[in-house]
Amino acid sequence: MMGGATARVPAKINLHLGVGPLRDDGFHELSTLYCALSLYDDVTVRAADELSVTVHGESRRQVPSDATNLAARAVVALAAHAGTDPRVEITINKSIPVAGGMAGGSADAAGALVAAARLWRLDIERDELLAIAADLGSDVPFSVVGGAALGTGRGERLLPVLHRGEMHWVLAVAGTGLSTPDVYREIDRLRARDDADRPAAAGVARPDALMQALASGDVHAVAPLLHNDLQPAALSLQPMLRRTLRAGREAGALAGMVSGSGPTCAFLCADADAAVSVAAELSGSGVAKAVRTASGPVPGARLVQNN
Ligand SMILES: C[C@](O)(CO)[C@H](O)COP(=O)(O)OP(=O)(O)OC[C@H]1O[C@@H](n2ccc(N)nc2=O)[C@H](O)[C@@H]1O
Ligand SMILES: Nc1ncnc2c1ncn2[C@@H]1O[C@H](COP(=O)(O)OP(=O)(O)OP(=O)(O)O)[C@@H](O)[C@H]1O
Repeated sequence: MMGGATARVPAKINLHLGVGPLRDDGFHELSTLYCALSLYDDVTVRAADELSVTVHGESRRQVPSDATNLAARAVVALAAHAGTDPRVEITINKSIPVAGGMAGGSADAAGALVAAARLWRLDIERDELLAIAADLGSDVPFSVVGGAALGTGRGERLLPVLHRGEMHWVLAVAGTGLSTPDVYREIDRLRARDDADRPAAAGVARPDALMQALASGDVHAVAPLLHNDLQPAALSLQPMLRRTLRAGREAGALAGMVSGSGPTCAFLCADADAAVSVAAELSGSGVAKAVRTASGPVPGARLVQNN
């Protein structure tokens, strides 16, 4: 087998997702606090005679294996930037839920960038890589960087955020995914309908209290400050998620919310033992297709094998 490079890339949740007004370019202005979680996709690239994508994992059938796969698009974009031959065989071992609001496609794009840069021995600045990442999708730069970060603009402009300790999460994965553009369209519809809604500009305020709570490492201070402006839109499109959120809280989570554009629900727990018990109870309650535990913040895309 020819030499290759593998990058391991985490899923993300948004501890805070403030959605501002719709911009002229079709994106919403955001103020978001990203957190990378210990649920990973592995992306391997190897030199080959043609560009190909193979996906492994339970959800493989929901992921395109042609040139529209975000990992393939990432490799093509990086090769164009570097003046390199883009023909590689891409293998994705997928654990991040597809269309789950956890940046699964973005993780694969980030992994492909990092692995291909290594395979081709590119001497590329971090900022150049992040600019290519931002062109691929708003969440892709964070998938490269990981940890905890404040995202502004359409989510692609990042500042690292101080954090202490480890948070323990339970993730309830839904049977049917949600399309990110549909969820943004739904929040616009709900806001246009609801005169009482707060001004959209409030969505881009910086989540200072949450950032302080993260820096203190006090999970009980973090829990009441979790917030997602897209949650009402996700609940409107998938009303059953209300039951999932209720079940997680009743099972003993400190707080629960829809992750990003959903429909995965994320529950913050007091510690690792509490997470195991919340996960066990949620699994038995039948509200989710699958239940996972994960911790974070964890690092972003990183090479795990290079031969
Ligand atoms: C919901 C989040 O996951 C939260 O981090 C992201 O905002 C979505 O990021 P993403 O999946 O990387 O999204 P992109 O691929 O950049 O955009 C997909 C679509 O989502 C909508 N979109 C995305 C980001 C943003 N700030 N405003 C938007 O309105 C737009 O309709 C866009 O066409
Ligand atoms: N490598 C990939 N992995 C998963 N989905 C991909 C990939 N490439 C393209 N897609 C397409 O993108 C769609 C969105 O999938 P993805 O898992 O990225 O959603 P998501 O996690 O909700 O995104 P986000 O949280 O960034 O909004 C899928 O329905 C799929 O058709």
